[in-house]
Amino acid sequence: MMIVCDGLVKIYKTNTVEVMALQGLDMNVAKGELMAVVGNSGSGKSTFLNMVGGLIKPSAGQLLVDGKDLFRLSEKQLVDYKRNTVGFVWQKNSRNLFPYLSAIRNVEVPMQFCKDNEAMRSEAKRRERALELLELVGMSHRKDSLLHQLSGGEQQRVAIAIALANRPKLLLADEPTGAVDQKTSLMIQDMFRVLNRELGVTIVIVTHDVSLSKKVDRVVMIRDGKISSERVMKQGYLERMKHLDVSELETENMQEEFAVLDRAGRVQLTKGILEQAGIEGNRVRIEVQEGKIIISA
Ligand SMILES: Nc1ncnc2c1ncn2[C@@H]1O[C@H](COP(=O)(O)OP(=O)(O)OP(=O)(O)O)[C@@H](O)[C@H]1O
Repeated sequence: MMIVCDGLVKIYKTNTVEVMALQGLDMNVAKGELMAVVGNSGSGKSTFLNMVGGLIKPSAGQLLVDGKDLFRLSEKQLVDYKRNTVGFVWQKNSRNLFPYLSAIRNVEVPMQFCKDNEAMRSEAKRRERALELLELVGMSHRKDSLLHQLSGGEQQRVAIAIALANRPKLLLADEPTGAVDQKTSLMIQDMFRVLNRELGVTIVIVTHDVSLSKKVDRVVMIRDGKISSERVMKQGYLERMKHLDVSELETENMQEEFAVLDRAGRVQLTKGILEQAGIEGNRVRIEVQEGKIIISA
């Protein structure tokens, strides 16, 4: 497993209020997975992503990333983790970009901090790798443009190359298509799939973009700081997507929806499902019949 979350709780305290952003989140992400996390505003998605990125600490629970217990690392190990194990892409990428350096220089800069990577000590090697990455995100033709001369969508593609500079095992993206137009969004969506396939990097994307969430292997829905349901790409499509461009596929009905059973045996029944079943009030009858659990009013 790349990520194992066990009962993650996050409470933010301010002078006046306490907010419980994560309420015992359990979640696993397999190595090499391409997945998305969706949910209403305020459901805890960014909190989860920032925690996996080592940027904030949980109030309780355990988080293993690539076998490391993240919050038992020393400060030095944590800095090392942030530099070498994870790459981050934000909606507004000004956090990782230098506006007055060229695109290629922007990609080379983080490589200078890459741990024990002999190859990256040489300037020529760094340049070669930076160019490869810019090619991968379709930006090599603008390698010498200063960052501030590029459009928002182009900057976002360079930001993805930067996030990959240190060959992270895990790429985290928070609303990567939130600030770009639809055409660029589609391009970025396909790019994630290519990066996942070609580099084998595990990718976790927090998004509101419905079209993006349809193109990943699995979508996890967070509600009130916990996972409520998941949609998983149907096996047949997974196979086909290995060989085809996603844009050639009909994206409706590619995924199946599942409710998620937590460790205590709880599932969440959404309002819509309860209404469809004509269930009102808070008492339901539960029976097991021929291997099925039947919940009725
Ligand atoms: N630094 C903070 N201090 C206090 N409360 C916070 C802080 N960061 C987040 N919160 C609260 O925690 C809850 C979860 O926030 P979070 O940003 O994780 O949600 P989100 O699902 O990413 O939302 P959005 O989709 O709007 O970005 C919200 O109620 C938010 O107000």
